[in-house]
Amino acid sequence: MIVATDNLSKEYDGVYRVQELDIRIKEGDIYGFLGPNGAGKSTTMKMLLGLVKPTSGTIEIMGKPFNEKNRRDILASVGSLIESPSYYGHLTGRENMEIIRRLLDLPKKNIEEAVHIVRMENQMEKKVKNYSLGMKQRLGIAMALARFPKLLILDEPTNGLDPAGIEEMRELIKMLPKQYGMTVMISSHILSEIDQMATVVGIINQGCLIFQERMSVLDMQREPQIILRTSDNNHAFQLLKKANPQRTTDGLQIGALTDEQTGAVVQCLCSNGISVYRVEEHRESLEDIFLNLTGKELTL
Ligand SMILES: Nc1ncnc2c1ncn2[C@@H]1O[C@H](COP(=O)(O)OP(=O)(O)OP(=O)(O)O)[C@@H](O)[C@H]1O
Repeated sequence: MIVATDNLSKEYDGVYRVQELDIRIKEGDIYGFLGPNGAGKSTTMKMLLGLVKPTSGTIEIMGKPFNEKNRRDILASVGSLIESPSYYGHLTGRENMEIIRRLLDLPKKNIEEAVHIVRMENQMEKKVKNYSLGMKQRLGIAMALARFPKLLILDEPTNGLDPAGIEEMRELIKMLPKQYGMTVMISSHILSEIDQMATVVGIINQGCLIFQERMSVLDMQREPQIILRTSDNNHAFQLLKKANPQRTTDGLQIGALTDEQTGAVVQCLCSNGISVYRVEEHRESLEDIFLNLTGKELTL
């Protein structure tokens, strides 16, 4: 395990804002940490980084207890972006990166590569105060990447980005485990964002981890459904009865079919004089699954 917490809790002013979390993150995972505003995501991440002291519970990072003795050692292999990136606005991107390089005593090539990963090569001579929000976020990630950490902790890195920026960030994060062997923990309050990049999802609500599951397990529970729209849905329904179809507002839904089975269905309908207008595949969203598993609507 890269991260394992047991009963991790934090109390502020007599109220438990984080309660008994048992987080499990394996090497190479992208752990999507989901929860509404105020759920306790930042507090949890800060505890993992030693910025907030837990009230109770334990943290193990890379197999070592995260205590006073191991803290420095562990943090040398951890990169993070918590809340807004800290940079000097009156300096250029390059100058900011140089400060990080000297602070951490890193080779120049680390900085070049980190800047390359976030695709900021052409922005490095600009003053950071003139950066767009997306550029600032990317610079923040480059700073977190500079030492090529084993574990990268990102608190809502897509906050304030436009859809194109979010997509870019997603692609960037997805390649980090593959290309650099990193493990990533990323928080968000947007389910669909996490759905498309995480290998594990943890959902925190009012300080409690109400759900933690691998995407591969969830994917097995969301086999794609085939949706058909035809010139005669009633007749099609009768013909396909064996496949146990369900009616939708303007068509039919059949369970998971192989390519061959889908071909056979279309052929059967055509040979009975029915035109097939649409054959679509529908996969349940993370929201649907969550609803099915817990019977609760997930409102983040
Ligand atoms: N230093 C503090 N003192 C008192 N209460 C705090 C402190 N830090 C956080 N809290 C409270 O703990 C709760 C969890 O906050 P936290 O910032 O961890 O949530 P979050 O899930 O990261 O939300 P957001 O997405 O809004 O940042 C909130 O109710 C917050 O007001």
